[in-house]
Amino acid sequence: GVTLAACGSDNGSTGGTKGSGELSGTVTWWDTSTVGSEDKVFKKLAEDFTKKHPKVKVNYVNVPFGDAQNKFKNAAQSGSGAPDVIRAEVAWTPDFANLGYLAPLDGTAALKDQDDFLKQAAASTKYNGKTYAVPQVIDSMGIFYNKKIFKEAGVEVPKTVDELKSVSAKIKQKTGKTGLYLRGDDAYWFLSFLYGEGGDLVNADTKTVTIDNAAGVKAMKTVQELVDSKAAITDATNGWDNMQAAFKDGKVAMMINGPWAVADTYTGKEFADKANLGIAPVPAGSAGQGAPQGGHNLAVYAGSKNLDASYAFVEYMSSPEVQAKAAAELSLLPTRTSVYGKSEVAMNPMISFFKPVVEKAVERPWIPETGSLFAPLVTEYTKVLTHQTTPEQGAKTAGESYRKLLKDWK
Ligand SMILES: C[C@H]1O[C@H](O[C@H]2[C@H](O)[C@@H](O)[C@@H](O[C@H]3[C@H](O)[C@@H](O)[C@@H](O[C@H]4[C@H](O)[C@@H](O)[C@@H](O)O[C@@H]4CO)O[C@@H]3CO)O[C@@H]2CO)[C@H](O)[C@H](O)[C@@H]1N[C@H]1C[C@@H](CO)[C@H](O)[C@@H](O)[C@@H]1O
Repeated sequence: GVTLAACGSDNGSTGGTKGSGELSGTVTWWDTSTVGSEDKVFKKLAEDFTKKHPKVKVNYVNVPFGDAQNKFKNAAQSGSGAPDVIRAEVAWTPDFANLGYLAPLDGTAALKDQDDFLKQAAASTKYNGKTYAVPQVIDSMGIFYNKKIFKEAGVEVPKTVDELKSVSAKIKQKTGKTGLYLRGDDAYWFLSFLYGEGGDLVNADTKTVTIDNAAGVKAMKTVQELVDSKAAITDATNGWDNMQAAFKDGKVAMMINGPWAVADTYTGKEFADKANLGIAPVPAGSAGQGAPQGGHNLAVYAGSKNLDASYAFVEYMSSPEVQAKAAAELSLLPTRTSVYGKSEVAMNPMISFFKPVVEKAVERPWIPETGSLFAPLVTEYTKVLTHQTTPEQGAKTAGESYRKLLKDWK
């Protein structure tokens, strides 16, 4: 048969389906996963697609998480250089969909067994009544702790912020080590303390900015006090590397983190014996307990010249078999309910801990602006932690930024 739609395109991906329905051409995939721990697993899984579709070449490209969102928007806007498939973080998905940069997947081969997806994971792939992505991984946050240090200090895992302070004081006294590394250059690490005070960034139902209400101010005070009381250490920059190094080297007894940190954490000398890594719910504040929902979806670029192969690739990469491999090798959480039942997944302690955590993770509004709430917040969060501003002023300034971004919100 003849090759349909074999026209060349801006990123060299050509192809379509021959009369026989056999897929062909290339699929360029921009993956944002962490280099050195996740990327090699995802690259292998992606390239194995060719075993099922010999005439399709997968062009795996790793793009750093911090660059990929704007890089994709620039490429899609200019119509040059965009990939066929992108790993779109949960907040990027409504942003890209709203801009028209994603192919709607309803009725395509990309969507298989949609009922098998966790509802929280599926929620971030829907926009204006259409499906613009397939959920790849879902995540939330917990306390990672070093069991050896806890034993040496004779302490239990803290359930509240107050216990976090007393446990940290005891660890310092008994072992000389600091209790918690609190990441200070990424506002995602502020959310569980905000939820603990009964606060949130915004209330999308009532279109109200809430970061600057009493709960928001209280949460800013809480994190500032964790550092002032020496229960926690933090950094204004390079937080990911400093957090991982401090925890992996046993300089701190705890960090708050998510499943994406597990593979890298296991490379630390303290966790050569994986059993030394403990995991527990984030501490409760004065008004409650909650951890944020994060994760990543797989989306198809609306301008792809190889939509059929891209749909098939997205379906394959989010299939139960592939999700089970990513879970077993990287402790990442499947977005398909059926995968949690597989033995190699169910026996992973990280997965069995995080599953109930993601099921009750605090959902975020999947509006185009939801991702834009972090940049203005992190500026104030970092300044509060380093006493460059007060909790009151930090919360107020963040609120003002939000009201500029969300025009008609209260
Ligand atoms: C500021 C950013 O605010 C938001 O991001 C939130 C995010 O919405 C939250 O959900 C949370 O994300 C979790 C995530 O869920 C969790 O899975 C994990 O991800 C792992 C992967 O698991 C791991 O595989 C690997 O990839 O590595 C990933 C990262 O570790 O951890 C994430 C938290 O880190 O927190 C994010 C905030 O960080 C915006 O969305 C933008 O990202 C924005 N950045 C833009 C800024 C533009 C210029 O201003 C610049 O030009 C633009 O290019 C930048 O994009």
